[in-house]
Amino acid sequence: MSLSALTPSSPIVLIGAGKMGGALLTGWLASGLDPKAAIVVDPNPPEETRALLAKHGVEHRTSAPAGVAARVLLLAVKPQMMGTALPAVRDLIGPGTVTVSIAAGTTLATLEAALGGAIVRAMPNTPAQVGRGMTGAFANPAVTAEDRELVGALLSAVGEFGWVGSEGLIDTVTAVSGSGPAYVFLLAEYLAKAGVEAGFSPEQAERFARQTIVGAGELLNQSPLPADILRKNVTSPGGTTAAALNVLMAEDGIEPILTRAVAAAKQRAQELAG
Ligand SMILES: NC(=O)C1=CN([C@@H]2O[C@H](COP(=O)(O)OP(=O)(O)OC[C@H]3O[C@@H](n4cnc5c(N)ncnc54)[C@H](O)[C@@H]3O)[C@@H](O)[C@H]2O)C=CC1
Ligand SMILES: O=C(O)[C@@H]1CCC=N1
Repeated sequence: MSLSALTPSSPIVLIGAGKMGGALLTGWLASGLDPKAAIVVDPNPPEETRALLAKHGVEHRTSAPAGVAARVLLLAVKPQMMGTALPAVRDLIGPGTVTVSIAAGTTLATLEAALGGAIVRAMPNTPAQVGRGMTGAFANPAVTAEDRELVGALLSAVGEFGWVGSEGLIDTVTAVSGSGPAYVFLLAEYLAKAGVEAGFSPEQAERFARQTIVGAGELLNQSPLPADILRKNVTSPGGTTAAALNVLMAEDGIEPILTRAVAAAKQRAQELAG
C-alpha cells in the first residue's frame, strides 16, 4: 500500500510537528503524500515546520479539529506532553484509524487505555530529516495487515524501517538507533577536540573530523564489508591506527563505555514508561 491510501476524507493527522514530526512530514511529502491528505496539529511549531506547511499548503491547526476521523493519527509530542495530548485527540479516532506513537517510553498499555483501537509504537531517529533514518516499530493485535502496510510506507519514507518482535525491543531500538545519532555526533565533537590538541586550528579540526565521520559512514553504507573488516582495512600492522586502537579497544576503552551508555538509554526509556 502506498501513501495514496491517504486522502482528504481519510487523512493522516500529525500531532506535534517539531524536529521528528517535521522530518516525517518532509519525507511523506517528498514521497508523494497529497498535502490535502494531511492535517498538522501543533500549538507552536518551529519556523522550519511553518515554512514547510506554507510551502505545501498543509492544513495547520493549533488544536485537534472537530469532525475529522483520521486514517492515521501520528503522535509526535514529547512523552511528558502525552498526558495532555491524548485526551485532546481522542475524537480524531474512527473505526478505521491506526494510531502511531513515536514517543520514547510511552507504552502500548498507556496508549490503549487512553485511545483504544489499533496502535503502533515506532521509534525513528533524526537522520530521518535527510531521508536516512532508521525506524523500528511494534504493533498491537488490533493493527490490520493493511494498517501495517500503510504504516510501513509512512515510516519507510524517511529511511530504513523494520518491525520488531516485542514491545520491549522498542526500548532497545530507542537506545541504539533512536539516541544513536547523538553518540556519533559526540564522536565528531571529540575527534575535533583531539585534533586541536594535536595541532589543528578549531576550523581545520572541525572540517577534518566531520568529513571523516561522513566518509566512514558513506563507506560503511556503500561497502558490502562489515564494520570490523572496514576497520581492519585501515589498520596497518604496527602502524598508527593500531596505536590508536590499542587505546580505544583497551579494557577501559570504548566498548564498556558504549555498552553502559546504551544500557542507560534503555533504562531511561523504561523509566519514562513509568
Ligand atoms: N528527537 C529525536 O531524536 C527523536 C524523538 N523522538 C520522539 O519524538 C517526540 C517528539 O520529539 P521532538 O520532535 O524531538 O520534540 P520537539 O520539541 O522538537 O517537537 C514537539 C512538538 O510538539 C508540539 N506540541 C507540544 N504539545 C502539543 C500538543 N498538546 N498537541 C500538539 N502538539 C504539541 C510542540 O509545539 C513541538 O513543536 C518525542 O516523544 C520523542 O521521544 C523519537 C525518535 C527520535
Ligand atoms: O532523547 C530522547 O528521549 C529521544 C528519543 C530518542 C532520541 N531522542
